[in-house]
Amino acid sequence: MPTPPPTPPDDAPEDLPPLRVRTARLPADHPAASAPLTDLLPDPSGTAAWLGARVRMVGWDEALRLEVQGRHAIRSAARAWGQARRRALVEVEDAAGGPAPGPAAPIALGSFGFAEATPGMLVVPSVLVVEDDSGRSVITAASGARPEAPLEALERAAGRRAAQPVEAPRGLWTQTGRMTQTQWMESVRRLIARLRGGAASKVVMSRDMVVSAARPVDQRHLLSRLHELYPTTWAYAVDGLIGATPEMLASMSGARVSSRVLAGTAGPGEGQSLMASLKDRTEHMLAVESVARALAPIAETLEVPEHPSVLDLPNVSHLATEVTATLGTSDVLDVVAALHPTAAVCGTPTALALDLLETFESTRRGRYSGPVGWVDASGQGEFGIALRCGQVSGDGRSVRVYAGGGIMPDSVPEVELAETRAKMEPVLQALGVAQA
Ligand SMILES: C=C(O[C@@H]1C=C(C(=O)O)C=C[C@H]1O)C(=O)O
Repeated sequence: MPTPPPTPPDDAPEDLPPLRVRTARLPADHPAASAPLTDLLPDPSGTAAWLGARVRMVGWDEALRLEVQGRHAIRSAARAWGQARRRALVEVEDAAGGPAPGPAAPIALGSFGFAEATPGMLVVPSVLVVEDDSGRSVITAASGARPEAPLEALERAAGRRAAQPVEAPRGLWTQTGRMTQTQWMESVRRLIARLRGGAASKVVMSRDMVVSAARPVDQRHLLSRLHELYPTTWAYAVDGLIGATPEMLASMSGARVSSRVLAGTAGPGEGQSLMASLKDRTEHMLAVESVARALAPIAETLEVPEHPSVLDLPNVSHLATEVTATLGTSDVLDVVAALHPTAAVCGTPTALALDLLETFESTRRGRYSGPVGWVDASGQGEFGIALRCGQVSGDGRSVRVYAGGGIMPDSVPEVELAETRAKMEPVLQALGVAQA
C-alpha cells in the first residue's frame, strides 16, 4: 500500500480530512486470536510494534504520519496528535460487549530523535492488532475514506504473509561504525580527563557498528527474536528502528505516570556489586534526580524511592528506580517532552553534557536513545527510551547497532567498552551474528 505524504503538524488542522477508524474485537475462535502477534505481520519491512507487559500491538501500512523536527518536536507532535485524535471518526463494530477496554482507538506509534535536529514521527498504521489482558482487537484506519473492515484486513494480510514468509537473515558481516573500538576508548579517555577537571558530572557516550546482509533483513524476524530472547523488556519497531528496551521513560495511565530509571550496569547476576559501587550509585542518583526534577513542576504528587533495586537481564544487570507521580496532565507526550533527554542517556548537567558529546562522541544517534512508544485517543500511552536497538536501512541490507554508557570521572575506558558490547548483544544475537 502506498505511504501517504507526511503531514506538516503545524498546518495539520481543519483542512485535512479526518482520520476514520474502525475497531472490532477479535473473536476467541478466530485463527488470529491465538497466533503470536508477530506472526500476523504481512511484510518483511514496514513493521510497527510495541510488545510489553501492559499492552502489545503490531501494525502495518500507514493511514497517517505526522513528522516533527526541531526544538519543540515532541510538543508539536503532542499538539498535532491532540487535533488528529479529537477529529477522528471512530466506528466500533459489534459493540454488543461495549467499548473495548485498554487503549482507545485511534492509536499512534511514535519515535523521536535524541537530538532536536533529528526527525521524529507519529504513525497510525492502516491495520493495528492490539492485545491486553482482556483480549485482542483489530483497528483499521484511513485518512478521509472509510477504512477496510477489520477482519477483512486481517485476511488480506494473511495472503501477503503467505507470499513472503519470515526468513532468518543469512550472509551477515560486521563493520565498524563511526569509530573503531580503540578510537572510542581513546575518546572516552579524553572525556574522563575533562570530567576530572570538572567539565560535567556525567556524560553518556555511545558508539555504533554496522551489520550488513547479502539480502534484506526481515524486520519481523529481528522483532520477534528480540521479544523471545528479552521477554521482560519492551520490544518495539517504528520506521525501521527495532529494539528491546528495559528503560521506561513514561507509562501514563489516567493521571498517574511511572518512569523506570536505569543507570549503573554490570554483567548478568552481578547486581550486588552495583549496589556496593559508589561510582554506580552516584551515576544512578544523577539519572533519578534528572527525572524527578523534570516531573516536579508538573506533578501533584511525586514518589522517589530512596534506594535503587537491581534489574537482571540476560545480557546485563542494572540499578533501577521506579519513579511515580500524579500529574495535572493526562497526555503522555507532554510528559515525554518534559523528560527527554534524561541523564540516563545524556548526562549531568544536560547542557554541558550535550556540549561535551559534540566534541567527544561522533555517533550520529538518530532515534537511538530517543523516546519510542505509543499514544492512544485519550493521550494515554507508554514511551520507553530506544535502547538495545538497531536502525534497519531503507533497503534492509544493513542494520546500524547502537549502545552507550554513562562516563564518570572514575570510569575505566576498557570497562565502558565491554559494557557497550554487552548492550549491543541483544540485536546481534537476534540477527544471529557474533560481536566484532
Ligand atoms: C545508553 C544505554 O543505556 C543507558 C545507560 C546505562 C549506564 O550507563 O549504566 C544503563 C542503562 C541505560 O540508561 C544503552 O543501552 O545504549
